[in-house]
This record gives sequence, C-alpha cells and structure tokens, in this order.
Amino acid sequence: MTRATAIDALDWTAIARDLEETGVAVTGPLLAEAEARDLVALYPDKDRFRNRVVMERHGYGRGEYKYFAYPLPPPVAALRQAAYPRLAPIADLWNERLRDARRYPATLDGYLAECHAAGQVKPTPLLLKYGPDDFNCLHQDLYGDMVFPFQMVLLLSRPGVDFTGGEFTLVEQRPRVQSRAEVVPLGHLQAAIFAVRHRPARGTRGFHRVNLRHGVSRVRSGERFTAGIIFHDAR
Ligand SMILES: O=C(O)CCC(=O)C(=O)O
Ligand SMILES: [Fe+2]
Repeated sequence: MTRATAIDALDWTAIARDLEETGVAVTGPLLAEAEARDLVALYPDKDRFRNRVVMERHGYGRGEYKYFAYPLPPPVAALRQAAYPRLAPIADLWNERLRDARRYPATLDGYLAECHAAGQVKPTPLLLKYGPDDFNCLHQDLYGDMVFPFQMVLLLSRPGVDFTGGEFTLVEQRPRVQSRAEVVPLGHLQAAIFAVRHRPARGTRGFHRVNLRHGVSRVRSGERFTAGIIFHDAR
C-alpha cells in the first residue's frame, strides 16, 4: 500500500467527527514496523537534523527532540504530503465556524509556498525521545503567524513493551469553566491527529473558540520515541 493509499483508506468522516468533538482523532497504523525502527535509528545522525532541543533547559519538560532538516525522511515527507489535503477542508470548515477568513490551499506544496513567502522556511517535523521520568509540558506548536490548525504525532515505540507511562494528553480550556484533560490511548505505529491551538465548540449562540494544549505524561519506564508532523514551517 502506498502512503497516500494508507491515508486515503482512513475513515475521514470519523476523524472529522472526533476532531470536532474532542480536538483529537486516533488513526490505524500508518508505518511499517521497520520504518518506525529506521526513523528511531536516525536519532543520533547529525546530518538529518537542523536543531536539537534539550527540554529541561527551556522549561519544556524533560527529554529531548530534534527537528529534521530538509529533505525529510521519505515516510515523514509522504505522510505530511498525503494527510494535508484531507485536513485542509476540515481546517476551512473550522475557520468558517470561527468567523476566521483564512482558507487553506488544496496541497501541502501550495501551503508551504505561503509559509515560505511569510518567512517561515525551516522544517518543523521532529523526532522526540523520552527516557524514564521524562515528560512533555502542555504546549502549542506555534512557529509564526502561519499556523495550520492540525498536526500529527506517530508513536514509534511499543507501549507496554518499550516503555510504560508516557501518555499523549490534550487539555482544553473553555471560557469560564475548569480545564478538561483527554488522555489518548495511542498504539504502536498509530498516529494522533489533533488541533494545534483551538477548536470550534457549539454553544447556545453559535460556535466559540475552545483553547487546546497538548503534552505527554511522565514516562515510568523504558524509552519512548515519537515523530511529530507539523504542517506549517518555522521562522
Ligand atoms: O511525544 C508526543 O507524543 C507528543 C510530542 C509533541 O508535542 C508533538 O508532536 O508536537
Ligand atoms: Fe507538540
């Protein structure tokens, strides 16, 4: 199965519904086991990355990550390319609901051309590495004014085998009520697709914005690797 076929074979009606209701949707496996292993094996390779971030140094949590350099590894590039056109219409609908005039080009190349014209030229897909007691504080992945409203994260390690704990978590902050957490059960090779900074929620007087942040709970044992696919490039 080609990457585009694997993405097209997903139930996009269910994904759109889950995103609408909770801000996150879980997919079936999107990588072969060997592809996940190969991505993890790239981690020490200096030439494949443009930057390394030690999270503790910035108050981001504990653990580290590296942003890929262009050209991205083929499975990451292909998933970014294939998922974008499925998400762009959902992004347009959400903006319409939120009375935001921005609409998204139909293809990733079209969208990246807009990012590059706005000075956001650095690749944002990344590889994250967590060991025992590492965690990722709640945050939003914003890298400039250009923000594509969805992103994905792929679980490259085997939960319960390679690591325990380390759960992907989304927290939503509604106006005037207390925050709500959604802990996302991610299986090996599966992806979570989620809203980058907010989602439209239906209220009595139409839609309003509900703010979202994501992070990872403490890894209790072992090593956990993920690949993050962010669609906007960075300044
Ligand atoms: O490691 C994870 O599950 C989440 C990483 C993350 O923050 C991201 O992909 O943006
Ligand atoms: Fe993130």
